[in-house]
Amino acid sequence: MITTVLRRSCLDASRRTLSASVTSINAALFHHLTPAAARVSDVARIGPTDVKPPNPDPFSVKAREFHFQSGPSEFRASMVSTAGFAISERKDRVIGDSESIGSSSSGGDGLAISELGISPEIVKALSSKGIEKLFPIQKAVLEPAMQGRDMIGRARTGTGKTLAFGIPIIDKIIKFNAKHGRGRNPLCLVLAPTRELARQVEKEFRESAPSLDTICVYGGTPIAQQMRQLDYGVDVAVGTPGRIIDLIKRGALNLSEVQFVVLDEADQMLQVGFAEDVEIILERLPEKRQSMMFSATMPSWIRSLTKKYLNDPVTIDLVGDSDQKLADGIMTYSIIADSYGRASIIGPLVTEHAKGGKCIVFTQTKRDADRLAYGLTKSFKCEALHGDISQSQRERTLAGFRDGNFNILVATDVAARGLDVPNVDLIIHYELPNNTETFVHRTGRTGRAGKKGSAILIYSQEQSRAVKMIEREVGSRFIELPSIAVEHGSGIMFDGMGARSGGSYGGGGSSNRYSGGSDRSGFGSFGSDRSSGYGGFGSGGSDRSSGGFGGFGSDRSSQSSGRGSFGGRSGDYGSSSGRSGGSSSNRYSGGSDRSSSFGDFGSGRSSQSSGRSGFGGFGSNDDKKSY
Ligand SMILES: Nc1ncnc2c1ncn2[C@@H]1O[C@H](COP(=O)(O)OP(=O)(O)OP(=O)(O)O)[C@@H](O)[C@H]1O
Repeated sequence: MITTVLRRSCLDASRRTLSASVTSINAALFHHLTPAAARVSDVARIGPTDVKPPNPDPFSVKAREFHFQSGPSEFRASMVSTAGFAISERKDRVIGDSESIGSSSSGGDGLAISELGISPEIVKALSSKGIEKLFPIQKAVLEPAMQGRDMIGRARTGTGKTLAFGIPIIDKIIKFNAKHGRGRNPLCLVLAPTRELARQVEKEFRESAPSLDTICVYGGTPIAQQMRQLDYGVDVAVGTPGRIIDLIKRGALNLSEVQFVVLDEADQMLQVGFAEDVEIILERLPEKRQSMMFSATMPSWIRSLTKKYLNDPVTIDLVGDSDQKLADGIMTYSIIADSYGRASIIGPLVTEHAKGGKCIVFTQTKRDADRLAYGLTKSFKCEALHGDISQSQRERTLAGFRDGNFNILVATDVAARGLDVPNVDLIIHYELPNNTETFVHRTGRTGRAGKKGSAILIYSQEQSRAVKMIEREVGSRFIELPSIAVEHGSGIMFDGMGARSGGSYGGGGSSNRYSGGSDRSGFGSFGSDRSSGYGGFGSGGSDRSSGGFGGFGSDRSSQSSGRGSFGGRSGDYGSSSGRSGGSSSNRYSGGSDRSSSFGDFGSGRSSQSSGRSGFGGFGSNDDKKSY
């Protein structure tokens, strides 16, 4: 309480410090404007709704003008002309330029972090990890984030989204703490859809700002220790929604001072059934806060969430309607294999294409992951990762993979999102994923931070049309690999696998984006596969999968017909795809009156979510929906 009072009494000083930071960042950003970017600003200035900026600083003026032009918060193609400088710069470089990130990290035209006026602690910590220049999404996010804008961010996999929101937040917290001392309750809350992703985000925060106290909370681990750590005091809390709610209910986590909330992989929250939990948490937060949402796609739930919980958000979209949805530097291949021979070609593919490097093979089901891993261990060092494996073992497995103790990870989609394992050379899609987003995220485990990588999609004859659709939707042409002859009987080591892949894709009725036409009959089990792939999150997931695969093959299609719930979800995705066409080019939209920026920081911290009784009837199982 005393801390809170002290913090409040010092708000004005805090605003002054933070405003100074913005000015220096604006200066740094505009110093790096390309001619194209400058043109964008000029266009913005002569726009029809020209508003005089309040700040005489020439650097800030441009930025402010830009924001004042921006208009409403939705994605709108009409906002192209007012897209931000970093965005147009990125677009120019993205098309056909596989060096767009690599060059900026290695002394190209990225923005030098040491020139930004951010805390020396962060500069030093990042530098020790070899991070000296901002990646494009980081550059695009920095200024509006430092101004306190709510935002929606979108960029390709492995392009540095975590630090894009991380740097501004930790810089603000470090400066705030320096002025006002450390508080007990977190100032920042980051929600992630999976435990692994939560751990990774927390690690990135911790390593980038060693002086801050961070905590990562998720189910499947003892809660008492997390409660003790919260009691000691933390600056940043990262976690999965289920455990966060549990901690709030136990009175261990107090969100009343949260100034920054981030939803990482926001669209995935919906897919794994966290929608309700997320809203419950957002309702509990102080009204005066900065909210950021990073999402690869924008299903309708995200859009309504945005309307409800974000204040006049700016949208930063570095993917847009660009045809190419994969990160630069990723080569995509396809190979045809019949259901029986599928498991047997993994070895040759790994040998030929991973060349001793790291490889992740994605399967649809936990059972396939186990069996394939078991079969492969006869020739390779290999382990499985899925939701039925205990949390501690999952962590050991991931650590072992990162450390190079083994080179092949066979995983369900529990590993598809956000995981940042450096130097994964090859991704193999053992079966077609459920939708394009999953393909993009799985594939995005390679080719990260400007590196090169390959992805191989295995498909069966009757899935050819679906492959074409993925090709179209991700804007990447698959190079067809020569089929690999499988000797009769060679599949024995993968006993029980195969004979089903033809049914592993599509189906599920109208929810299947890849369904349609005569191919649909071949895609029988879309719905059920998906849930089993995620089996580890929540009781629903595991139940489904455990009951599901006895028949392994044709049974799976019948199972999908019972999955009414996925139809609804994928309806959201249907609309997202419609949305992305209209939204994409608008990379930097949003209103403006909040550009005065830091005033909100710290203010009104006690004026939070009063009256939200909230949790009374809410489920008690924190593990309910986590992977
Ligand atoms: N400016 C930078 N310079 C060099 N490396 C960076 C920079 N920013 C981030 N990285 C590194 O790039 C990798 C990918 O970053 P990150 O995991 O944040 O990507 P992402 O966009 O969130 O990916 P995904 O969409 O898969 O979640 C990480 O290893 C990170 O440390």
